[in-house]
Amino acid sequence: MGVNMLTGGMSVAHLRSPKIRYEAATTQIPVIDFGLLKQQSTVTARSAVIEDIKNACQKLGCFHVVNHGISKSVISGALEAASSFFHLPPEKKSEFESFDLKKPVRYEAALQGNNNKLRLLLKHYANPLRDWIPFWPQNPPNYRETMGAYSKEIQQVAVQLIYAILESLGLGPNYHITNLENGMQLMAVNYYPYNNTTPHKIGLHAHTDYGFITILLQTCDGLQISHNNGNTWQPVHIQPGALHVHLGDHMEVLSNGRYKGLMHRAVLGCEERISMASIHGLSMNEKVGTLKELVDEQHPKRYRESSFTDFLEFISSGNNCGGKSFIQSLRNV
Ligand SMILES: O=C(O)CCC(=O)C(=O)O
Ligand SMILES: [Fe+2]
Repeated sequence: MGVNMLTGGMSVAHLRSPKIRYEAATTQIPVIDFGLLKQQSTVTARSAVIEDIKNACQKLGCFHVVNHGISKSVISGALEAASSFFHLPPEKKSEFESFDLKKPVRYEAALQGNNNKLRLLLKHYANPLRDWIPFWPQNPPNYRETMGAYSKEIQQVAVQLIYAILESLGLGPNYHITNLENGMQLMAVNYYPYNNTTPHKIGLHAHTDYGFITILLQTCDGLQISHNNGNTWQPVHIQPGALHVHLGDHMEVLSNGRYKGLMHRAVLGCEERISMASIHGLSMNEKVGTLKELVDEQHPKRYRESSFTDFLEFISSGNNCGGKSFIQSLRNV
């Protein structure tokens, strides 16, 4: 318990709440050693990790990544900047408030009853960084620098993980997706208040993420996952030093349904919590369809192609085909 490997025992006294800390926890989520995916890894070690990724993606749709190479100071810097932003007075945050989902930066406060906070959200694009960073908040003054450093490193980890996941689908180590490196990175920076009254009070409702994968960093427990369309939920305990990775809708499309997007939600807990979900896909207007290598007579194509713009239009139109989610609207062409 207490300050942990990720924050490297850094002093947390200067941080405003939420307390930036990680709890030791038991978890059944498979742990992937990112270092073993690197070039210098032996073929046997790499194949074993790819096999672990395959099992994790098939059975759970998620895994934890350790040895990812992102320094403790980069991680704690981003979390501190997020925390400082959410603790600004409301009038400083409201300049980013918008219902236009296409805005490069968007702030949203989900409130309930008597102005009770359920979730504060700051959403912005991050890759390529030079295109988006000029739109980001300048308050706190180090927001752009620290969040930029974190986003850049996460983007690199994400690309390597996406290729490892494709390899786990049998596509071979040299498989290439055009423009993946320049693809979309959407950072959802979330703040959930302390709640000790209602157990499992929902901060963020059940959903799947849009992209190929999401890399999630969280300051304390609160993430829950479901493998039966929300009938039952399983908590994901944070693990010191690890990043949580789950699959999104477009990985389901790409893989022709061999892997599924993971349904998840966030509940309020016994302390204030920050989570940063980095969602990775192709760029705004680029269509994602099923890979031709994964279609044959036994596995006919099961999904319509779509882009991030299509997704935004789907959720903003409110015309969601009789209660279908985005991925359901793409299934069974
Ligand atoms: O806060 C969390 O743990 C989940 C966040 C999330 O799912 C999202 O931002 O898409
Ligand atoms: Fe999500």
